[in-house]
Amino acid sequence: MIKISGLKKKFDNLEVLKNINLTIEDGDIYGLVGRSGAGKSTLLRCINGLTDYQEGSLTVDGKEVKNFSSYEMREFRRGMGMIFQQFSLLNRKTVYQNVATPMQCWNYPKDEIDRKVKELLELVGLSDKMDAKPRNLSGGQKQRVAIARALSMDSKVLLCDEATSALDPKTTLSILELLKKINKERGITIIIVTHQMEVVRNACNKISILENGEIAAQGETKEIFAQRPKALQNLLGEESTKLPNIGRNISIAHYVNDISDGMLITKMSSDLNMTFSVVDGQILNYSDDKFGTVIINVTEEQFPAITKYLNDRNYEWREIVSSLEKSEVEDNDIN
Ligand SMILES: Nc1ncnc2c1ncn2[C@@H]1O[C@H](COP(=O)(O)OP(=O)(O)OP(=O)(O)O)[C@@H](O)[C@H]1O
Repeated sequence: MIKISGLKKKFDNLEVLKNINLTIEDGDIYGLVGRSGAGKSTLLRCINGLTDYQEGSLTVDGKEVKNFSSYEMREFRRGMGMIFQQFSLLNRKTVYQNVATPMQCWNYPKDEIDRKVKELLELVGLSDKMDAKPRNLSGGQKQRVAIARALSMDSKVLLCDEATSALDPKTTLSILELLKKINKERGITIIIVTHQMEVVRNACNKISILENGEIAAQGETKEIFAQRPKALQNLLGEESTKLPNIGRNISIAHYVNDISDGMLITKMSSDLNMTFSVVDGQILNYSDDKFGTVIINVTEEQFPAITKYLNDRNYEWREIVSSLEKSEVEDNDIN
């Protein structure tokens, strides 16, 4: 388990991480998301001991990382694999040699190296590319080699820094499938730093959204997408101006496996004997589920009965205020 409390990190006078609190359980696929410069990579580098922090605590399995001796730090880093956007492969070496290199550095016996390289290349689906050089591989294949190499030290944690940012959407999905398989079959905890929201939805069970070095939202991925806090809207670039600015707009989230948008709306309309308009709806895929959000526009009079109906049935809902109304409210406040 990785537990971070009250962590602060400065570069000279620039505070880039401010009071970070988060817990990553063993077996999580944890997403650290945010815009460029939010502090994601710096937080990742604190987690693997590559950079220090001035205040707060960061423990891995109960041990404070900044108190490690140099020997402990070496052993600790050995247990953390890392992959990057630019793959960082050795171009003059073959795929086999790239995966073997960390084990050679740690003086593993030759037969063990051979067994592990072959096993890992099988895991990432590249047994037939053993003798190829990186320049002859696609981006997705290069990242597969990097993953095999990162796991060669029997890592318990795999850190991924924008690992799919240079890949096309289809290849990104195949890499995410591989990461999910590794997580499930080998019980490896995975931490994914990304600005790609589809990566988070597809792979991560939990996320923290960083804004200017602070955690602006945090929790189970599905809950965050259901509740759509401001930090998520900022990342998605959601516009609420398209919504009607008469009546009230309610966003309802639900599992598509339980009930479809149409069923939910028809049933609510007939149970309450009310009609209202559907102004938006979308279905998003999560790792194992389909999750829908539908936005309805209701009158002021309908609002209490509808929200009671949703509360009684434990539906996740929230009111969306259009930005036009918001600016009017702000103007009124000033006047
Ligand atoms: N070595 C450094 N020295 C000084 N400032 C740094 C250093 N590394 C990062 N920063 C600053 O810290 C802030 C956070 O950077 P960081 O790379 O962690 O953000 P990020 O969210 O990972 O962004 P990106 O997605 O663009 O990599 C930025 O303002 C950056 O300029």
